[in-house]
Amino acid sequence: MIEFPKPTVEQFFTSYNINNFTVSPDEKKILFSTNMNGKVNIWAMDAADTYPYLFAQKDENTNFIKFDPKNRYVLAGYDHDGDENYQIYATGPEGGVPKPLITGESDEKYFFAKLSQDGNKIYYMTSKGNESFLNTEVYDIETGEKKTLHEGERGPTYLVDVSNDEKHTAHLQLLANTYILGFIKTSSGFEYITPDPDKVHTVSGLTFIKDDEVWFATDYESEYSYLAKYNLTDKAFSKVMDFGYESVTEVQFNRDANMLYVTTEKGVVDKLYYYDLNHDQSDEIILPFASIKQLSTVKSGDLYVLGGSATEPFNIWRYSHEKWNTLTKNRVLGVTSDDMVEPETIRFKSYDNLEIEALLFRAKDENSNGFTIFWPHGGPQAAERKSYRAMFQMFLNRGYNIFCPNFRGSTGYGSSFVKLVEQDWGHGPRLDNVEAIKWLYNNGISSPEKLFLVGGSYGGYMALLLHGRHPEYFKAVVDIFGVSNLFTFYDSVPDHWKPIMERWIGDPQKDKERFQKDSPITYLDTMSKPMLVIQGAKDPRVVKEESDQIVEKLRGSGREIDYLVLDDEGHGFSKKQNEIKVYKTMLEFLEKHQ
Ligand SMILES: CC(=O)N[C@@H](C)C(=O)N[C@@H](C)C(=O)O
Repeated sequence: MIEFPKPTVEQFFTSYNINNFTVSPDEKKILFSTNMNGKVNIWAMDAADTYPYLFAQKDENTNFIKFDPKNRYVLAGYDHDGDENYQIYATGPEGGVPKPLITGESDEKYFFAKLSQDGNKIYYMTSKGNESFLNTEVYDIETGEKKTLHEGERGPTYLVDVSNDEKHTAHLQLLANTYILGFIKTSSGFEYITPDPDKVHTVSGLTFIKDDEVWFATDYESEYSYLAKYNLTDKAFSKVMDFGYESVTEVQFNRDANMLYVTTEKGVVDKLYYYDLNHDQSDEIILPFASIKQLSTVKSGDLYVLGGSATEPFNIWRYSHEKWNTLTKNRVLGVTSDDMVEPETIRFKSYDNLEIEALLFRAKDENSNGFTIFWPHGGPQAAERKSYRAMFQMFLNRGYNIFCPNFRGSTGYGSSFVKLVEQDWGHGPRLDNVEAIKWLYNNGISSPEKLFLVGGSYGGYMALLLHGRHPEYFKAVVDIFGVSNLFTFYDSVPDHWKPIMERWIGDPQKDKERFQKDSPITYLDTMSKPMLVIQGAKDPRVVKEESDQIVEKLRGSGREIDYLVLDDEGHGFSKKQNEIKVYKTMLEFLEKHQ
Protein backbone atom coordinates (compact mmCIF):
# COMPACT_ATOMS: atom_id res chain seq x y z
CA MET A 1 0.00 0.00 0.00
CA ILE A 2 1.33 3.48 -0.79
CA GLU A 3 1.34 5.78 2.27
CA PHE A 4 0.76 9.47 1.58
CA PRO A 5 2.00 12.24 3.88
CA LYS A 6 -0.41 14.35 5.96
CA PRO A 7 -1.43 17.68 4.34
CA THR A 8 1.12 20.40 4.94
CA VAL A 9 0.26 23.88 6.07
CA GLU A 10 1.24 25.27 2.64
CA GLN A 11 -1.59 23.28 1.07
CA PHE A 12 -4.04 25.51 2.95
CA PHE A 13 -2.72 28.52 1.01
CA THR A 14 -4.08 27.10 -2.27
CA SER A 15 -7.78 27.90 -2.01
CA TYR A 16 -8.79 31.32 -3.28
CA ASN A 17 -11.44 33.93 -2.57
CA ILE A 18 -14.55 34.24 -4.70
CA ASN A 19 -15.88 37.66 -3.79
CA ASN A 20 -18.95 38.04 -5.99
CA PHE A 21 -20.42 36.77 -9.25
CA THR A 22 -23.03 37.46 -11.91
CA VAL A 23 -24.88 35.31 -14.43
CA SER A 24 -25.47 36.52 -18.00
CA PRO A 25 -29.13 37.13 -19.00
CA ASP A 26 -29.04 34.13 -21.36
CA GLU A 27 -27.51 32.08 -18.47
CA LYS A 28 -24.66 30.98 -20.75
CA LYS A 29 -21.86 32.77 -18.91
CA ILE A 30 -20.91 33.25 -15.26
CA LEU A 31 -18.47 35.96 -14.26
CA PHE A 32 -16.83 35.94 -10.85
CA SER A 33 -14.28 38.03 -9.05
CA THR A 34 -11.44 36.00 -7.58
CA ASN A 35 -7.74 36.12 -6.68
CA MET A 36 -7.22 32.87 -8.59
CA ASN A 37 -4.15 34.22 -10.44
CA GLY A 38 -2.74 35.95 -7.36
CA LYS A 39 -4.51 39.28 -7.73
CA VAL A 40 -8.22 39.97 -7.84
CA ASN A 41 -9.61 39.84 -11.38
CA ILE A 42 -12.81 38.84 -13.13
CA TRP A 43 -12.91 35.32 -14.51
CA ALA A 44 -15.54 33.74 -16.72
CA MET A 45 -17.01 30.29 -17.24
CA ASP A 46 -19.11 29.41 -20.25
CA ALA A 47 -21.86 27.06 -19.26
CA ALA A 48 -21.06 24.87 -22.27
CA ASP A 49 -17.57 23.85 -21.14
CA THR A 50 -17.17 25.49 -17.69
CA TYR A 51 -13.38 25.94 -18.06
CA PRO A 52 -12.54 29.22 -16.28
CA TYR A 53 -10.72 31.91 -18.25
CA LEU A 54 -9.56 35.42 -17.44
CA PHE A 55 -12.30 37.86 -18.50
CA ALA A 56 -11.24 41.31 -17.24
CA GLN A 57 -7.87 42.23 -15.76
CA LYS A 58 -7.30 45.18 -13.47
CA ASP A 59 -5.64 43.42 -10.50
CA GLU A 60 -8.01 45.19 -8.08
CA ASN A 61 -10.91 44.31 -5.79
CA THR A 62 -14.41 44.52 -7.23
CA ASN A 63 -17.61 45.25 -5.33
CA PHE A 64 -20.04 44.17 -8.08
CA ILE A 65 -20.21 42.76 -11.62
CA LYS A 66 -23.21 43.30 -13.89
CA PHE A 67 -24.16 42.28 -17.45
CA ASP A 68 -25.98 44.65 -19.75
CA PRO A 69 -29.33 42.91 -20.49
CA LYS A 70 -28.59 43.44 -24.21
CA ASN A 71 -25.04 42.08 -23.95
CA ARG A 72 -23.32 45.31 -25.10
CA TYR A 73 -21.09 45.70 -22.02
CA VAL A 74 -20.18 44.37 -18.59
CA LEU A 75 -19.88 46.74 -15.63
CA ALA A 76 -17.77 46.29 -12.50
CA GLY A 77 -16.75 48.48 -9.56
CA TYR A 78 -13.02 48.62 -8.74
CA ASP A 79 -11.12 50.23 -5.88
CA HIS A 80 -7.37 50.82 -5.64
CA ASP A 81 -5.23 48.56 -3.41
CA GLY A 82 -8.09 48.10 -0.94
CA ASP A 83 -8.94 51.81 -0.42
CA GLU A 84 -12.68 51.04 -0.97
CA ASN A 85 -13.09 54.09 -3.21
CA TYR A 86 -14.98 51.99 -5.72
CA GLN A 87 -15.60 53.47 -9.18
CA ILE A 88 -17.49 52.04 -12.15
CA TYR A 89 -15.66 50.57 -15.18
CA ALA A 90 -16.90 48.82 -18.32
CA THR A 91 -15.57 46.15 -20.64
CA GLY A 92 -16.99 44.86 -23.90
CA PRO A 93 -19.05 41.64 -23.83
CA GLU A 94 -15.91 39.58 -24.48
CA GLY A 95 -14.02 41.23 -21.62
CA GLY A 96 -10.57 42.82 -21.78
CA VAL A 97 -9.04 45.72 -19.91
CA PRO A 98 -11.75 47.66 -18.02
CA LYS A 99 -12.35 51.23 -19.17
CA PRO A 100 -13.36 53.99 -16.72
CA LEU A 101 -17.05 54.80 -17.16
CA ILE A 102 -18.39 56.52 -14.04
CA THR A 103 -15.29 57.66 -12.21
CA GLY A 104 -13.82 60.77 -10.61
CA GLU A 105 -11.03 61.89 -8.32
CA SER A 106 -9.21 59.01 -6.62
CA ASP A 107 -10.86 59.74 -3.25
CA GLU A 108 -14.41 59.75 -4.66
CA LYS A 109 -16.77 56.77 -4.46
CA TYR A 110 -19.21 55.59 -7.12
CA PHE A 111 -21.33 52.70 -5.82
CA PHE A 112 -23.41 50.84 -8.40
CA ALA A 113 -27.11 50.41 -7.56
CA LYS A 114 -29.16 49.23 -10.52
CA LEU A 115 -29.51 49.03 -14.32
CA SER A 116 -32.68 50.05 -16.13
CA GLN A 117 -34.58 47.19 -17.83
CA ASP A 118 -33.15 48.19 -21.23
CA GLY A 119 -29.62 48.62 -19.85
CA ASN A 120 -29.50 52.23 -21.05
CA LYS A 121 -29.44 53.81 -17.60
CA ILE A 122 -27.05 53.14 -14.77
CA TYR A 123 -28.22 54.14 -11.28
CA TYR A 124 -25.49 54.68 -8.70
CA MET A 125 -24.55 56.58 -5.53
CA THR A 126 -21.65 58.97 -5.35
CA SER A 127 -19.75 60.71 -2.57
CA LYS A 128 -19.01 63.60 -4.97
CA GLY A 129 -20.55 66.72 -3.44
CA ASN A 130 -22.07 64.76 -0.53
CA GLU A 131 -19.33 62.74 1.20
CA SER A 132 -21.34 61.82 4.30
CA PHE A 133 -24.81 61.16 2.92
CA LEU A 134 -24.15 60.29 -0.76
CA ASN A 135 -26.17 61.39 -3.78
CA THR A 136 -28.03 59.07 -6.13
CA GLU A 137 -27.43 59.77 -9.79
CA VAL A 138 -28.38 58.20 -13.08
CA TYR A 139 -26.06 57.93 -16.09
CA ASP A 140 -27.41 57.62 -19.62
CA ILE A 141 -25.12 55.36 -21.65
CA GLU A 142 -26.35 56.80 -24.97
CA THR A 143 -25.77 60.48 -24.20
CA GLY A 144 -23.20 60.21 -21.41
CA GLU A 145 -25.40 62.60 -19.39
CA LYS A 146 -25.52 62.35 -15.56
CA LYS A 147 -28.53 63.48 -13.53
CA THR A 148 -28.99 63.74 -9.75
CA LEU A 149 -32.04 61.78 -8.59
CA HIS A 150 -31.76 62.14 -4.85
CA GLU A 151 -29.58 64.04 -2.41
CA GLY A 152 -28.92 61.93 0.68
CA GLU A 153 -29.49 63.48 4.10
CA ARG A 154 -29.24 62.48 7.81
CA GLY A 155 -27.32 59.30 6.93
CA PRO A 156 -25.66 57.62 3.93
CA THR A 157 -28.53 56.91 1.55
CA TYR A 158 -28.52 54.03 -0.93
CA LEU A 159 -30.79 53.40 -3.89
CA VAL A 160 -31.76 49.71 -3.84
CA ASP A 161 -34.49 49.21 -6.41
CA VAL A 162 -36.36 50.96 -9.21
CA SER A 163 -39.96 50.08 -10.08
CA ASN A 164 -40.54 48.42 -13.44
CA ASP A 165 -42.20 51.56 -14.83
CA GLU A 166 -39.21 53.59 -13.49
CA LYS A 167 -41.60 55.99 -11.71
CA HIS A 168 -40.59 55.05 -8.17
CA THR A 169 -37.27 54.40 -6.50
CA ALA A 170 -36.67 52.57 -3.21
CA HIS A 171 -33.91 53.77 -0.88
CA LEU A 172 -32.27 52.89 2.42
CA GLN A 173 -31.17 55.58 4.84
CA LEU A 174 -28.53 54.37 7.29
CA LEU A 175 -28.66 56.08 10.67
CA ALA A 176 -26.81 53.24 12.43
CA ASN A 177 -26.24 49.54 11.74
CA THR A 178 -29.36 48.95 13.85
CA TYR A 179 -31.37 51.92 12.55
CA ILE A 180 -31.92 51.73 8.81
CA LEU A 181 -35.02 53.32 7.31
CA GLY A 182 -36.56 52.44 3.97
CA PHE A 183 -38.38 54.98 1.84
CA ILE A 184 -39.88 55.26 -1.62
CA LYS A 185 -39.44 58.29 -3.74
CA THR A 186 -42.38 59.21 -5.97
CA SER A 187 -43.03 62.18 -8.25
CA SER A 188 -44.64 64.00 -5.30
CA GLY A 189 -42.07 63.37 -2.55
CA PHE A 190 -41.07 60.39 -0.46
CA GLU A 191 -42.76 58.00 1.98
CA TYR A 192 -41.23 55.87 4.69
CA ILE A 193 -42.36 52.26 4.35
CA THR A 194 -42.60 51.39 8.04
CA PRO A 195 -45.23 53.07 10.27
CA ASP A 196 -42.96 55.14 12.53
CA PRO A 197 -39.54 56.26 11.27
CA ASP A 198 -38.72 57.59 14.75
CA LYS A 199 -38.72 54.07 16.18
CA VAL A 200 -35.31 52.41 15.95
CA HIS A 201 -35.49 49.49 13.51
CA THR A 202 -33.90 48.22 10.31
CA VAL A 203 -35.11 47.66 6.77
CA SER A 204 -33.19 45.60 4.19
CA GLY A 205 -33.70 43.66 0.97
CA LEU A 206 -36.17 46.17 -0.50
CA THR A 207 -37.61 44.97 -3.78
CA PHE A 208 -40.50 46.14 -5.99
CA ILE A 209 -43.00 43.31 -6.46
CA LYS A 210 -45.38 45.62 -8.32
CA ASP A 211 -44.95 49.22 -9.47
CA ASP A 212 -46.70 50.38 -6.29
CA GLU A 213 -45.56 47.71 -3.82
CA VAL A 214 -42.28 46.82 -2.17
CA TRP A 215 -41.45 43.76 -0.06
CA PHE A 216 -38.57 43.78 2.38
CA ALA A 217 -37.10 42.51 5.63
CA THR A 218 -37.60 44.52 8.81
CA ASP A 219 -37.34 44.11 12.57
CA TYR A 220 -39.92 46.87 13.12
CA GLU A 221 -41.35 46.19 16.63
CA SER A 222 -39.75 42.74 16.66
CA GLU A 223 -36.61 40.96 17.89
CA TYR A 224 -36.14 39.09 14.60
CA SER A 225 -36.45 40.50 11.08
CA TYR A 226 -39.46 39.27 9.17
CA LEU A 227 -40.84 39.62 5.66
CA ALA A 228 -43.07 42.69 5.24
CA LYS A 229 -44.63 44.77 2.47
CA TYR A 230 -45.67 48.35 1.83
CA ASN A 231 -48.24 49.41 -0.73
CA LEU A 232 -47.98 52.94 -2.10
CA THR A 233 -51.58 53.16 -3.28
CA ASP A 234 -53.10 52.01 0.04
CA LYS A 235 -50.27 53.53 2.12
CA ALA A 236 -50.36 50.22 3.98
CA PHE A 237 -47.57 48.42 5.83
CA SER A 238 -48.09 44.79 6.82
CA LYS A 239 -46.18 41.73 7.98
CA VAL A 240 -46.17 38.94 5.40
CA MET A 241 -44.43 36.20 7.31
CA ASP A 242 -41.99 35.67 10.16
CA PHE A 243 -39.43 32.92 10.58
CA GLY A 244 -39.51 32.46 14.35
CA TYR A 245 -36.05 32.91 15.86
CA GLU A 246 -34.45 33.39 12.44
CA SER A 247 -33.84 36.88 11.07
CA VAL A 248 -34.46 37.62 7.41
CA THR A 249 -31.22 38.91 5.87
CA GLU A 250 -32.01 39.09 2.16
CA VAL A 251 -34.98 39.13 -0.18
CA GLN A 252 -34.61 38.42 -3.92
CA PHE A 253 -37.48 38.60 -6.36
CA ASN A 254 -37.73 36.58 -9.54
CA ARG A 255 -40.19 38.59 -11.62
CA ASP A 256 -40.53 35.92 -14.32
CA ALA A 257 -41.42 33.17 -11.89
CA ASN A 258 -43.26 35.52 -9.46
CA MET A 259 -41.21 33.93 -6.73
CA LEU A 260 -39.34 35.40 -3.78
CA TYR A 261 -36.22 33.90 -2.25
CA VAL A 262 -35.53 34.76 1.34
CA THR A 263 -32.35 34.08 3.32
CA THR A 264 -32.37 34.03 7.09
CA GLU A 265 -29.68 33.81 9.73
CA LYS A 266 -29.81 32.08 13.07
CA GLY A 267 -26.65 32.20 15.12
CA VAL A 268 -23.84 30.64 13.12
CA VAL A 269 -25.79 29.40 10.06
CA ASP A 270 -27.92 30.68 7.18
CA LYS A 271 -31.13 29.23 5.76
CA LEU A 272 -32.97 29.69 2.47
CA TYR A 273 -36.71 29.75 1.71
CA TYR A 274 -38.87 30.34 -1.34
CA TYR A 275 -42.14 32.22 -1.25
CA ASP A 276 -44.39 31.51 -4.19
CA LEU A 277 -46.50 34.62 -4.75
CA ASN A 278 -48.85 32.82 -7.16
CA HIS A 279 -49.91 30.29 -4.54
CA ASP A 280 -49.05 32.23 -1.39
CA GLN A 281 -46.96 29.29 -0.29
CA SER A 282 -43.51 29.00 1.21
CA ASP A 283 -41.02 26.30 2.17
CA GLU A 284 -37.39 25.82 3.09
CA ILE A 285 -34.80 24.93 0.47
CA ILE A 286 -32.26 22.71 2.23
CA LEU A 287 -28.73 24.00 1.69
CA PRO A 288 -25.64 21.82 1.17
CA PHE A 289 -23.53 24.55 2.85
CA ALA A 290 -23.83 26.61 6.03
CA SER A 291 -23.45 30.18 4.87
CA ILE A 292 -24.50 32.29 1.90
CA LYS A 293 -22.35 35.14 0.61
CA GLN A 294 -24.47 35.99 -2.47
CA LEU A 295 -27.74 34.83 -3.98
CA SER A 296 -28.94 35.43 -7.52
CA THR A 297 -32.11 34.32 -9.27
CA VAL A 298 -32.42 34.02 -13.06
CA LYS A 299 -35.19 33.88 -15.65
CA SER A 300 -35.25 30.08 -15.90
CA GLY A 301 -36.10 29.92 -12.19
CA ASP A 302 -32.71 28.50 -11.25
CA LEU A 303 -30.83 29.92 -8.29
CA TYR A 304 -27.12 30.70 -8.13
CA VAL A 305 -25.54 30.93 -4.71
CA LEU A 306 -22.04 31.68 -3.45
CA GLY A 307 -22.01 29.33 -0.50
CA GLY A 308 -19.46 27.84 1.87
CA SER A 309 -19.02 26.06 5.18
CA ALA A 310 -16.39 25.91 7.90
CA THR A 311 -14.71 23.07 6.02
CA GLU A 312 -15.54 24.04 2.42
CA PRO A 313 -14.25 27.15 0.67
CA PHE A 314 -16.87 29.38 -0.97
CA ASN A 315 -18.04 28.05 -4.34
CA ILE A 316 -20.71 29.05 -6.82
CA TRP A 317 -23.60 26.59 -6.66
CA ARG A 318 -26.64 26.22 -8.93
CA TYR A 319 -30.03 25.06 -7.67
CA SER A 320 -32.04 23.66 -10.54
CA HIS A 321 -34.97 21.21 -10.50
CA GLU A 322 -34.56 20.82 -6.72
CA LYS A 323 -30.91 19.74 -7.00
CA TRP A 324 -27.71 21.54 -6.03
CA ASN A 325 -24.53 21.41 -8.16
CA THR A 326 -21.23 23.17 -7.63
CA LEU A 327 -20.07 25.07 -10.67
CA THR A 328 -16.65 26.04 -9.33
CA LYS A 329 -14.17 23.76 -7.66
CA ASN A 330 -12.47 26.05 -5.19
CA ARG A 331 -10.67 23.67 -2.87
CA VAL A 332 -7.56 23.11 -0.82
CA LEU A 333 -4.89 21.15 -2.68
CA GLY A 334 -5.40 17.46 -1.97
CA VAL A 335 -7.48 18.13 1.13
CA THR A 336 -11.13 17.18 1.58
CA SER A 337 -13.62 18.46 4.16
CA ASP A 338 -12.94 15.31 6.20
CA ASP A 339 -9.32 16.34 6.65
CA MET A 340 -10.49 19.66 8.09
CA VAL A 341 -12.14 20.54 11.38
CA GLU A 342 -15.86 21.20 11.75
CA PRO A 343 -16.52 23.43 14.79
CA GLU A 344 -18.72 22.54 17.75
CA THR A 345 -21.31 25.14 18.74
CA ILE A 346 -21.19 25.71 22.47
CA ARG A 347 -23.04 28.05 24.84
CA PHE A 348 -22.01 29.57 28.15
CA LYS A 349 -23.44 32.10 30.59
CA SER A 350 -21.65 35.43 30.81
CA TYR A 351 -21.00 37.54 33.94
CA ASP A 352 -24.59 38.86 33.97
CA ASN A 353 -26.20 35.56 32.96
CA LEU A 354 -26.53 36.53 29.28
CA GLU A 355 -26.18 33.44 27.08
CA ILE A 356 -23.28 33.58 24.62
CA GLU A 357 -22.79 31.19 21.71
CA ALA A 358 -19.31 30.28 20.50
CA LEU A 359 -17.59 28.11 17.92
CA LEU A 360 -14.96 25.69 19.17
CA PHE A 361 -12.61 24.16 16.61
CA ARG A 362 -10.62 21.32 18.18
CA ALA A 363 -7.41 20.40 16.39
CA LYS A 364 -7.34 16.71 15.43
CA ASP A 365 -5.50 14.53 17.98
CA GLU A 366 -2.76 13.65 15.49
CA ASN A 367 -2.05 17.37 14.90
CA SER A 368 -2.75 18.88 18.31
CA ASN A 369 0.00 20.98 19.90
CA GLY A 370 -2.02 21.77 23.04
CA PHE A 371 -2.31 25.49 22.27
CA THR A 372 -5.52 27.43 21.64
CA ILE A 373 -6.11 30.61 19.66
CA PHE A 374 -8.74 32.90 21.14
CA TRP A 375 -10.43 34.81 18.28
CA PRO A 376 -12.80 37.72 19.00
CA HIS A 377 -14.47 38.51 15.66
CA GLY A 378 -14.55 41.86 13.83
CA GLY A 379 -17.53 44.07 13.08
CA PRO A 380 -18.42 44.20 15.96
CA GLN A 381 -22.00 43.98 14.65
CA ALA A 382 -21.18 40.79 12.78
CA ALA A 383 -20.55 37.22 13.96
CA GLU A 384 -18.13 34.34 13.64
CA ARG A 385 -20.11 31.82 11.61
CA LYS A 386 -19.74 28.45 9.94
CA SER A 387 -17.99 29.81 6.89
CA TYR A 388 -14.59 29.03 5.48
CA ARG A 389 -11.45 30.73 6.77
CA ALA A 390 -8.24 29.38 5.26
CA MET A 391 -6.42 30.90 8.23
CA PHE A 392 -8.42 28.79 10.70
CA GLN A 393 -7.91 25.49 8.88
CA MET A 394 -4.21 26.31 8.51
CA PHE A 395 -3.83 26.92 12.28
CA LEU A 396 -5.82 23.75 13.01
CA ASN A 397 -3.53 21.78 10.72
CA ARG A 398 -0.59 23.10 12.76
CA GLY A 399 -2.28 21.85 15.92
CA TYR A 400 -3.95 24.93 17.41
CA ASN A 401 -7.53 24.80 18.71
CA ILE A 402 -9.55 27.93 17.93
CA PHE A 403 -12.28 29.47 20.08
CA CYS A 404 -14.60 32.17 18.74
CA PRO A 405 -17.22 33.65 21.08
CA ASN A 406 -20.14 35.59 19.58
CA PHE A 407 -20.05 38.16 22.40
CA ARG A 408 -22.84 40.72 22.93
CA GLY A 409 -23.20 42.94 19.88
CA SER A 410 -22.93 40.01 17.46
CA THR A 411 -25.56 39.55 14.75
CA GLY A 412 -27.79 36.47 14.53
CA TYR A 413 -29.16 36.57 18.08
CA GLY A 414 -31.90 39.19 17.82
CA SER A 415 -32.17 42.97 17.67
CA SER A 416 -31.60 43.66 21.38
CA PHE A 417 -28.46 41.51 21.50
CA VAL A 418 -26.81 43.32 18.56
CA LYS A 419 -27.48 46.72 20.16
CA LEU A 420 -25.62 45.74 23.35
CA VAL A 421 -22.26 46.81 21.89
CA GLU A 422 -23.52 50.27 20.93
CA GLN A 423 -21.83 52.95 23.04
CA ASP A 424 -20.24 50.09 24.94
CA TRP A 425 -17.29 48.84 22.93
CA GLY A 426 -15.09 47.97 25.85
CA HIS A 427 -17.06 46.81 28.88
CA GLY A 428 -19.83 44.23 28.31
CA PRO A 429 -18.26 42.62 25.21
CA ARG A 430 -14.85 42.52 26.94
CA LEU A 431 -16.32 40.76 29.97
CA ASP A 432 -18.06 38.25 27.67
CA ASN A 433 -14.64 37.50 26.22
CA VAL A 434 -13.20 37.13 29.72
CA GLU A 435 -15.98 34.65 30.58
CA ALA A 436 -15.23 32.81 27.34
CA ILE A 437 -11.60 32.46 28.39
CA LYS A 438 -12.66 31.19 31.81
CA TRP A 439 -14.92 28.66 30.07
CA LEU A 440 -11.86 27.40 28.14
CA TYR A 441 -9.88 27.09 31.37
CA ASN A 442 -12.72 25.46 33.34
CA ASN A 443 -13.27 22.92 30.60
CA GLY A 444 -9.63 21.94 30.49
CA ILE A 445 -9.16 23.17 26.93
CA SER A 446 -6.61 25.85 27.71
CA SER A 447 -4.64 27.70 30.37
CA PRO A 448 -2.74 31.02 30.51
CA GLU A 449 0.40 29.19 29.36
CA LYS A 450 -1.39 27.73 26.34
CA LEU A 451 -3.55 30.58 25.09
CA PHE A 452 -2.82 32.95 22.21
CA LEU A 453 -4.98 35.98 21.44
CA VAL A 454 -5.56 36.87 17.77
CA GLY A 455 -8.14 39.28 16.34
CA GLY A 456 -8.81 41.53 13.33
CA SER A 457 -10.45 44.97 13.17
CA TYR A 458 -12.90 45.20 16.09
CA GLY A 459 -11.41 41.80 16.99
CA GLY A 460 -8.00 43.50 16.86
CA TYR A 461 -9.35 46.25 19.13
CA MET A 462 -10.60 43.58 21.55
CA ALA A 463 -7.24 41.77 21.35
CA LEU A 464 -5.44 45.02 22.25
CA LEU A 465 -7.90 45.83 25.04
CA LEU A 466 -7.76 42.33 26.54
CA HIS A 467 -3.97 42.48 26.28
CA GLY A 468 -3.88 45.78 28.17
CA ARG A 469 -6.46 44.87 30.80
CA HIS A 470 -6.00 41.10 31.25
CA PRO A 471 -2.43 40.28 30.16
CA GLU A 472 -2.26 37.38 32.60
CA TYR A 473 -4.62 35.31 30.42
CA PHE A 474 -2.39 35.08 27.35
CA LYS A 475 1.00 33.97 26.10
CA ALA A 476 1.21 36.31 23.11
CA VAL A 477 -1.05 38.56 21.03
CA VAL A 478 -1.65 39.23 17.32
CA ASP A 479 -3.50 42.42 16.41
CA ILE A 480 -4.65 42.65 12.78
CA PHE A 481 -5.67 46.22 11.87
CA GLY A 482 -7.27 46.77 15.29
CA VAL A 483 -8.58 50.07 16.65
CA SER A 484 -6.14 51.27 19.32
CA ASN A 485 -7.62 54.65 20.22
CA LEU A 486 -11.35 55.46 20.09
CA PHE A 487 -10.68 59.21 19.78
CA THR A 488 -8.52 58.94 16.68
CA PHE A 489 -10.67 56.13 15.25
CA TYR A 490 -13.76 58.35 15.56
CA ASP A 491 -12.04 61.08 13.53
CA SER A 492 -10.48 58.90 10.86
CA VAL A 493 -13.31 56.65 9.60
CA PRO A 494 -14.65 57.15 6.04
CA ASP A 495 -16.91 60.22 5.70
CA HIS A 496 -20.02 58.16 5.03
CA TRP A 497 -19.57 56.35 8.38
CA LYS A 498 -19.54 59.62 10.32
CA PRO A 499 -23.35 59.95 10.64
CA ILE A 500 -23.55 56.58 12.41
CA MET A 501 -20.63 57.04 14.80
CA GLU A 502 -22.49 58.49 17.77
CA ARG A 503 -25.00 55.67 18.10
CA TRP A 504 -22.26 53.10 17.32
CA ILE A 505 -19.49 54.26 19.63
CA GLY A 506 -20.55 57.48 21.35
CA ASP A 507 -19.39 61.07 21.30
CA PRO A 508 -15.71 61.85 22.03
CA GLN A 509 -16.63 64.97 24.00
CA LYS A 510 -19.70 63.78 25.92
CA ASP A 511 -18.24 60.31 26.49
CA LYS A 512 -14.64 61.38 26.98
CA GLU A 513 -14.15 59.31 30.13
CA ARG A 514 -15.58 56.18 28.58
CA PHE A 515 -13.56 56.67 25.37
CA GLN A 516 -10.44 56.86 27.53
CA LYS A 517 -11.39 53.84 29.60
CA ASP A 518 -12.23 51.77 26.53
CA SER A 519 -9.24 52.75 24.39
CA PRO A 520 -6.51 50.09 24.36
CA ILE A 521 -3.84 52.82 24.18
CA THR A 522 -4.72 53.73 27.81
CA TYR A 523 -3.24 50.40 28.95
CA LEU A 524 0.22 50.52 27.38
CA ASP A 525 2.00 49.84 30.66
CA THR A 526 0.31 46.48 31.12
CA MET A 527 0.71 45.30 27.52
CA SER A 528 3.55 43.09 28.56
CA LYS A 529 3.17 40.06 26.30
CA PRO A 530 4.92 39.58 22.95
CA MET A 531 2.87 41.21 20.23
CA LEU A 532 2.64 41.13 16.43
CA VAL A 533 0.73 43.94 14.68
CA ILE A 534 -0.40 43.58 11.06
CA GLN A 535 -1.81 46.46 9.01
CA GLY A 536 -2.79 47.30 5.41
CA ALA A 537 -1.41 50.74 4.50
CA LYS A 538 -4.53 51.65 2.45
CA ASP A 539 -7.08 50.54 5.08
CA PRO A 540 -9.85 53.18 5.01
CA ARG A 541 -11.78 51.74 7.99
CA VAL A 542 -9.10 51.29 10.62
CA VAL A 543 -6.36 53.52 9.24
CA LYS A 544 -2.65 52.76 9.59
CA GLU A 545 -2.31 55.47 12.24
CA GLU A 546 -4.26 53.17 14.62
CA SER A 547 -1.50 50.56 14.41
CA ASP A 548 1.36 53.06 14.06
CA GLN A 549 0.54 54.80 17.33
CA ILE A 550 0.40 51.69 19.46
CA VAL A 551 3.55 50.22 17.90
CA GLU A 552 5.48 53.50 18.28
CA LYS A 553 4.43 53.99 21.88
CA LEU A 554 5.22 50.42 22.92
CA ARG A 555 8.53 50.44 21.09
CA GLY A 556 9.26 53.84 22.68
CA SER A 557 8.96 52.23 26.08
CA GLY A 558 11.37 49.49 25.13
CA ARG A 559 8.89 46.73 24.20
CA GLU A 560 9.73 44.45 21.30
CA ILE A 561 6.80 44.59 18.86
CA ASP A 562 6.75 42.86 15.47
CA TYR A 563 5.04 45.08 12.88
CA LEU A 564 4.07 43.96 9.39
CA VAL A 565 2.67 46.60 7.03
CA LEU A 566 1.27 45.60 3.63
CA ASP A 567 1.67 48.63 1.35
CA ASP A 568 -0.92 47.58 -1.23
CA GLU A 569 -3.72 46.26 0.98
CA GLY A 570 -6.71 47.71 2.80
CA HIS A 571 -9.01 46.17 5.41
CA GLY A 572 -8.12 42.58 4.46
CA PHE A 573 -5.49 40.78 2.41
CA SER A 574 -6.68 40.19 -1.13
CA LYS A 575 -3.43 39.46 -2.96
CA LYS A 576 -2.29 35.85 -2.61
CA GLN A 577 1.35 36.75 -2.00
CA ASN A 578 0.32 39.10 0.84
CA GLU A 579 -2.08 36.57 2.33
CA ILE A 580 0.70 33.96 2.44
CA LYS A 581 3.12 36.48 3.95
CA VAL A 582 0.56 37.30 6.69
CA TYR A 583 -0.17 33.63 7.47
CA LYS A 584 3.52 32.70 7.55
CA THR A 585 4.40 35.65 9.79
CA MET A 586 1.61 34.70 12.20
CA LEU A 587 2.62 31.03 12.26
CA GLU A 588 6.27 31.90 12.91
CA PHE A 589 5.31 34.38 15.62
CA LEU A 590 3.11 31.86 17.46
CA GLU A 591 5.71 29.12 17.12
CA LYS A 592 8.41 31.41 18.48
CA HIS A 593 6.32 32.22 21.55
CA GLN A 594 5.08 28.74 22.44
C1 LIG B 1 -19.84 50.73 9.99
C2 LIG B 1 -19.52 49.30 10.26
O1 LIG B 1 -20.22 48.63 11.02
N1 LIG B 1 -18.47 48.82 9.69
C3 LIG B 1 -18.06 47.46 9.91
C4 LIG B 1 -18.54 46.57 8.83
C5 LIG B 1 -16.57 47.46 9.97
O2 LIG B 1 -15.89 47.53 8.97
N2 LIG B 1 -16.09 47.43 11.19
C6 LIG B 1 -14.70 47.34 11.44
C7 LIG B 1 -14.31 48.19 12.58
C8 LIG B 1 -14.45 45.86 11.67
O3 LIG B 1 -14.44 45.41 12.81
O4 LIG B 1 -14.37 45.14 10.66
